[in-house]
Amino acid sequence: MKLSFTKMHGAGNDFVVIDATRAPFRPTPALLHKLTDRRFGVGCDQVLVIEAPTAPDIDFNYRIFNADGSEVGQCGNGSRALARFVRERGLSDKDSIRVRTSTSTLELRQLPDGRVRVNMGVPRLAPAQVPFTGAAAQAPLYRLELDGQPLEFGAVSMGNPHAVLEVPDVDAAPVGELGPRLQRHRAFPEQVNVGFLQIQGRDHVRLRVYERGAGETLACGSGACAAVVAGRLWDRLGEKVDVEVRGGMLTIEWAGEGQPVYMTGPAETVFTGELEWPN
Ligand SMILES: N[C@@H](CCC[C@H](N)C(=O)O)C(=O)O
Repeated sequence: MKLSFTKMHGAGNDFVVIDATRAPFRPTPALLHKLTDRRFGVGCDQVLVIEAPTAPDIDFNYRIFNADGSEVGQCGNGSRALARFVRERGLSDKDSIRVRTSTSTLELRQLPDGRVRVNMGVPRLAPAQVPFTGAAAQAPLYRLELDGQPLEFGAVSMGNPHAVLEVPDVDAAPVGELGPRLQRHRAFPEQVNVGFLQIQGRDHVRLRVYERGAGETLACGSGACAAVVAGRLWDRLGEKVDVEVRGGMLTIEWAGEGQPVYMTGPAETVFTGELEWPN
């Protein structure tokens, strides 16, 4: 059997997108591995699956699988890719669509310049919602010890968990060393995406993210939203912030607590292909 797929990216965070609106997609661990593996398969950070809607108020269901096969509830860059995919495939001719993941409802709007603006929903800030169980939590800057080293960070859920650490220089940040250790700290029962944030001004930051289930990616959309939310709660950022990531630029807007976060950025198709499966 041949499985059709589309390779896409959003600011360098790359995806294999599967259209399951007409035929079901059965994501076995072996198939997901074949789609994500960069040497023996297609290769991507996340597999995105678009399905027919299961509720009248949405246009599509949106499922997300990390490179390690874990299914998660949010992928911001992926949602922009999805908006583009839906348009290119003629699955919808609306300028704005609503999609539902296992944790969030997102509104995706095509802009005339080709970028996509996403209403990412209201960030969840209570430690239990992240979830983060650090007992001595003191919002909006939390503390814990990692192997005797004190760490301070923000903790935000954008429909998936994020910890945000401020660093003086993202290029020198210990992303590959500290990222996986904090990610698996017992205070994060669902593990956590770890963002390293360099604040350059109230409207410009640089960011690297060590993602759950994928390692460091060239961009993390939900991570960019979480970083701006944390920076604003620390009173260090304005309402509209350009977030420079290794694969490009995202613009994040947040008016403050109780308000949704908006993310604007690029999405591109790289190629389409067919995979013989099982092979
Ligand atoms: N790349 C994503 C986030 C993908 C999911 C994440 N790794 C998780 O496990 O929560 C984005 O652009 O938001």
